Amino acid sequence: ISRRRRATEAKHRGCEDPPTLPRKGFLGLGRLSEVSKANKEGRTPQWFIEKFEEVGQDVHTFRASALDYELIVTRDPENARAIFQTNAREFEISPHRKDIWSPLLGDGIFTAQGEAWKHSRQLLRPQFAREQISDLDVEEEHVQSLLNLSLLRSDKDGWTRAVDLAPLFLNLTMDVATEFLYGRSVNSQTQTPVESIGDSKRNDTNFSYHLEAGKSWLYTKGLFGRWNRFIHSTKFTDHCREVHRFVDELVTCRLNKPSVSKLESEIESSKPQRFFLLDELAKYTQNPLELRNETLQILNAGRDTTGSLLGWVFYYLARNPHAFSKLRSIILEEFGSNRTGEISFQKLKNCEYLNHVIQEVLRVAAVVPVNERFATSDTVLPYGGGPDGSSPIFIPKGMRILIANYAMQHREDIWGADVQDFKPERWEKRRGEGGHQGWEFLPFGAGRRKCIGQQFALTETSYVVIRFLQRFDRLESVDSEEVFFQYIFSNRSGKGVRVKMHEAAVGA
Ligand code: HEM
Repeated sequence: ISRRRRATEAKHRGCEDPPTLPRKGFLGLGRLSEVSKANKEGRTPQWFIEKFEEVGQDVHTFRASALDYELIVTRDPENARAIFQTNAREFEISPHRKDIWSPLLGDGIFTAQGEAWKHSRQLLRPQFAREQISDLDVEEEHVQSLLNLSLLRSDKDGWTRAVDLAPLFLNLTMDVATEFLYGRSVNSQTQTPVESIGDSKRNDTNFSYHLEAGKSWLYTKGLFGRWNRFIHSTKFTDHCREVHRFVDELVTCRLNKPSVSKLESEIESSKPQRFFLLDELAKYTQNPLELRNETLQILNAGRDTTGSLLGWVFYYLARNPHAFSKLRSIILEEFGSNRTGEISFQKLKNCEYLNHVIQEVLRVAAVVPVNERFATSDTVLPYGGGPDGSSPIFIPKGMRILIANYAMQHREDIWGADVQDFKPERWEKRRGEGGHQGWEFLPFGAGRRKCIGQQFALTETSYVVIRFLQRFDRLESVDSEEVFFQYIFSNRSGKGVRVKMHEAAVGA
């Protein structure tokens, strides 16, 4: 009965069916093994583009199915607008998110829906206000720890040895994030022995290792939708336990802190206390589980994404010497060559070419290549139906939708014939046409659940780039391998970012 009612409603609303990606293999499992294979080969984001092409020329929305579930995949900016803005009330994050993530991260802002989400968002959003994130002292401290690593010291000829920047940036963002969240950095940069950087398995009491290994399990579970509970292992339980143990210690430590007022403690220490999120949250809730979950969810949302973005920035700069030189001369002009000189938050925010470089990296590499939503009631998306995709499509309650960001950011009809090229200058022309505010570019999501850490991530990335380019005047890639997307919810360079850097003469 409901199928018939929906068909009538769809007709009434002028909807037509979208094209379908043919099922493959027993129960449609062929498509799941296809995407797993693509993931192992480092091309999950491109796999989505291939599927649009497989379904048909100029197809931007299609229906796919596996096991007993169906979903819609779209790279149409107008559909994204409907999901995040016009019809936003009819879409939510899918319940799978909570189902899958909660054993590791509990329930918090990233996984909650409805009132529970509102509560988390209201609690956390003010903590990302400008005053908090414009304090760049924490950033400076940790960037200097990075730049002081022996791996980054240059030889007599001024060149560093070949170094993989990717794990170094992930360590950096872990240190900054733990300091911002817990007031105490894990100091992975100074505590990880040089020979085991990037090989966290060699140090398996390591918090980052357990978090990362736990997330790999979540990725596999995610592929199986609501059947994910059948994917289980004691290793996964161990990873969850270790991650929780680490955070619980910090939470207990904060909750047991004698309750002195901020003013008293400021007077006592005669210097202003540094902001940290756990400390602020503990003023609103004393529930240890809530404190664990919310901080862990922020750590998860912010650390890998920003670390991966930094890696990609250097990956593309190393392959585009013109962009590197142009950026370096602008940085020296704006911020000087003093490697410890002050970098003001406002100046950093206004440095246009630096922003364009970062935007372009987010476009070509898409740190979050796919986003998702779920229809909370019967609704429509404006495009994708009928032979030319120009009719609306009917979305029944419960249907899951994947918004294929990477594929949307690589549409030649939107971005032009040079869509595959790394070209920061394209953002100059896009100004005034909606530019990065357009629906074809949503690196930080959109609508009411838009990323709350966007400015935090952009500030951190810009800061690190400025300090590196003040010190190094040349950057060369030492590998010529094809791009390899290592995708576990966010997307990093799976072959690392192997470069050599040349140290500029002091003052140059
Ligand atoms: C390059 C860096 C980053 C990228 C590309 C990124 C991307 C995103 C995207 C696409 C979403 C939306 C997910 C959705 O629509 O369901 C999101 C949400 C979120 N991000 Fe980020 N993010 C980054 C950094 C950060 C940082 C640094 C933090 C915090 C320190 C953070 C915290 C969050 C949180 C808490 C949410 C959930 C918001 C909500 O559901 O209300 N992110 N991020």
